[in-house]
Amino acid sequence: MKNRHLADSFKCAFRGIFQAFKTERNFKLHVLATIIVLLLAWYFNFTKWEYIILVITILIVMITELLNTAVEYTVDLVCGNKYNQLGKYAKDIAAGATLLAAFGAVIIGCILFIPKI
Ligand SMILES: Nc1ncnc2c1ncn2[C@@H]1O[C@H](COP(=O)(O)OP(=O)(O)OP(=O)(O)O)[C@@H](O)[C@H]1O
Repeated sequence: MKNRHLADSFKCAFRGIFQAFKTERNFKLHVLATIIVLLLAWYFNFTKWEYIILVITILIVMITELLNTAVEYTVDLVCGNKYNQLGKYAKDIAAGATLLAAFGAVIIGCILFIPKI
């Protein structure tokens, strides 16, 4: 089941992102928020460094959401519908990571956008 070519690895990775987009409401919201925020950044004439901070922040949120989704799938794969204390910890901790990333993004968004308004 190992990918032999780099192109296959890329295909799997893009399929993973698409799968998360299809199934995860939060991921769809992040994509929508990303489009709105980038349009606003363009409207406010962001500098190169402001764009860099914005893009890194957006990527951190997206990456944590993807990892959270991967943890959820893995826990569901292992536990099925059965309650499992370790499964609960794993899902709650992964959700905590996405929450922290989202909080950080809101704070950075305020720092970047409020002076422009
Ligand atoms: N197998 C399990 N055993 C114990 N607790 C679980 C289990 N599956 C889920 N939970 C608990 O239910 C919560 C919600 O799990 P669920 O898989 O529905 O995530 P979710 O609400 O879909 O997350 P998201 O909104 O990020 O997609 C978890 O954070 C965890 O506390």
